[in-house]
Amino acid sequence: MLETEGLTIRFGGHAAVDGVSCAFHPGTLTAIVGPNGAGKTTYFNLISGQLAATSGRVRLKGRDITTLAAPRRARLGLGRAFQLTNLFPNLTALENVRLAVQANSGRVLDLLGRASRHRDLADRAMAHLAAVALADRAAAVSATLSHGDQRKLEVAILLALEPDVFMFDEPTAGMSVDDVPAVLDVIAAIKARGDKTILLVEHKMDVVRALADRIVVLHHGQLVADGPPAEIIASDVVREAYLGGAAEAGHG
Ligand SMILES: Nc1ncnc2c1ncn2[C@@H]1O[C@H](COP(=O)(O)OP(=O)(O)OP(=O)(O)O)[C@@H](O)[C@H]1O
Repeated sequence: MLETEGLTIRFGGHAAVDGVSCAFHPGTLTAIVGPNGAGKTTYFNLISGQLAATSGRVRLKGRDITTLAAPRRARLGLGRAFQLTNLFPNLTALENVRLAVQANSGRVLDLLGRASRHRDLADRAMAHLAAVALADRAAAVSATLSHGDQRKLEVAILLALEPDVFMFDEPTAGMSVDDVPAVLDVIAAIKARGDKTILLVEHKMDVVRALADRIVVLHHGQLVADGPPAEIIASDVVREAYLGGAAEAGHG
């Protein structure tokens, strides 16, 4: 379980995330929504460790990780798809995923011979590429992939790292409509496993409706609503938070 308690960050006098207490459970996909500037990405940054909290706590499987650096949190099971910053641009798609498989593989593989170890890593990397419908681009140098394919590659890398918690910040932003279903399918497949905790920041309400078990609404850095999708989408607080049309803006 991932949990934040009174999580707060101030920039100058402004609380971008303001006392957010929330628990996220395995097998549940929670969509975090709210208008532009509500604090969604900042909340993600506080959880994954890109930003240090002014006050409050972050706990992962009961352990207080509030002051740990981002790489330590990642090793403890927090997985976040970063907007393309995780890719080695000069390596192929397969090499990028294979490195992630390798980073994640324990000593079990050392028992295998060198050749079979190499093959096993490549096979597993290919399976992750196939999961995001990118197997046919395995040999392409990452920098030459389309934006949509690069985003899919990031998801494949995240799959290879096998985190307990998957954090997706607008995973389909900037993608062509043809690329979107593959990413949504893979997120749905992660959810179907039932043992992963999934957080999704998403502006597109059709995506939220399709995937979310629960919706948390942030507004001015505060958690203003939390509940089942049908209830939250119909609620006054969400209608008010979205006045100005942020709900269908699809950017951020
Ligand atoms: N490093 C920073 N320094 C100062 N202010 C910041 C910083 N990061 C975020 N903010 C402010 O915190 C608030 C929340 O921003 P954040 O990007 O988290 O919102 P968001 O809900 O993700 O918005 P969007 O939907 O547009 O991505 C904004 O007012 C933003 O200007």
